[in-house]
Amino acid sequence: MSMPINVFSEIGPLKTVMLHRPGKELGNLMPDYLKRLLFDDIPFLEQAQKEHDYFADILRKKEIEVLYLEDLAGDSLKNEKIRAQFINQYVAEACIHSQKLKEKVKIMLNEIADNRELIDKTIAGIQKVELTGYTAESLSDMIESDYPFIIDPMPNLYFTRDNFATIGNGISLNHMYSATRQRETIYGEYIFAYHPRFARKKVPKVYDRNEITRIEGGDELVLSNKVLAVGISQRTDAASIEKLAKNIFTKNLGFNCVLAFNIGNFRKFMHLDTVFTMVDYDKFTIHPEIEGMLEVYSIKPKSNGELKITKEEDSLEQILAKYLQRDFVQLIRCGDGNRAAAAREQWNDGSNTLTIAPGEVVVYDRNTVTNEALKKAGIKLNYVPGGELVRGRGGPRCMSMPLYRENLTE
Ligand SMILES: NC(=[NH2+])NCCC[C@H](N)C(=O)O
Repeated sequence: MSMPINVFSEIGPLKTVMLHRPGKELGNLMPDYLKRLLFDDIPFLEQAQKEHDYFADILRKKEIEVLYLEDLAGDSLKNEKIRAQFINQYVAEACIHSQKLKEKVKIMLNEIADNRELIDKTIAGIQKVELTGYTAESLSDMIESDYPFIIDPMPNLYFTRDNFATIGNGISLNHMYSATRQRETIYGEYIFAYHPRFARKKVPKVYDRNEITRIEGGDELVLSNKVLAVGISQRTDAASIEKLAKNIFTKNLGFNCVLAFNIGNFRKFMHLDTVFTMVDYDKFTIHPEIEGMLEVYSIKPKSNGELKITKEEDSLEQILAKYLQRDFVQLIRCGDGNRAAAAREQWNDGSNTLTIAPGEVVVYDRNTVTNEALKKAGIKLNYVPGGELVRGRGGPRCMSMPLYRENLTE
């Protein structure tokens, strides 16, 4: 492997993937703050971990190397200087009001000698009761005296798909829609800057977390080695897609077209991958509810460095067939097209498949109607139990970040 990142499709045989095993951060979810933390319910942590381990085992049995974000991040803090810099930056971004409190938190984190444990703690968050002698000293802390946390947990981190995305040999280090998820992007920053596997390998960066407009990995799909699809959604702005496209074209990653899919601004389909994924050379999942309203724009480079943007007028099948140079493509409908089944199963990530090789995917077992439709279309399924993991509103694609896929030959 000369380049540590190689993702030129959504379907090429998966070789290396990054996950995050849900941990104590889920134990810090409280009913009053679910919305702020982008959760709908409180998962049973031990059960969620079992389901997640099952997911990782399916991948390992397929000889896919499974790396954990928490290990990569821990191994990135290779010396005292980087570790101190990480703690300072983490605390600076943690929305702590008073300087005194920031200093106390830094002392607490510094006392954690093991880097992996330190990373776990930064993900779990810090309750006020954990800090000995905590007293509210700033006006903001006094006003928020009922709020139990000094630092919020990061319960969405097991959706490793979102905080950065791999595109070709590069990465898009994202600027997230919500304050709660923006903090997650610090791990990607340290991993790509300092982890021995990536540092000095010059991984091109096509988006940066310090940008002001937002983009999330659930919206970034690599359809082929020439074409990307990016959702304009609740999470991703049109302006970010223009910036991403310019960077991708000028950094010569090999892509010559970005298809922007406008899916509207809805919580239930927050990212493009909640309604549309690629499962084979010519097969895609789709949630029927967005089909009518979906608009697709193609973005291509002009010779003067500007972008040529065109609204595509054909049907989705025709657009995909044209850009992927296929005679015909098949859309496999969530809920097999039944309105009630589609809505229920999309909510439980029925369209959110992780493709591990052309025509072979990982799905939640619970979405029985959609899974039958996939089978009928000739797709091979590997099932993950999704009773608890699904409560965070994400499926197998959201829970995985491919780092290396074999290139396709067809
Ligand atoms: N790629 C995805 N669809 N990720 C799903 C993320 C779900 C997470 N609770 C959020 O709202 O951000």
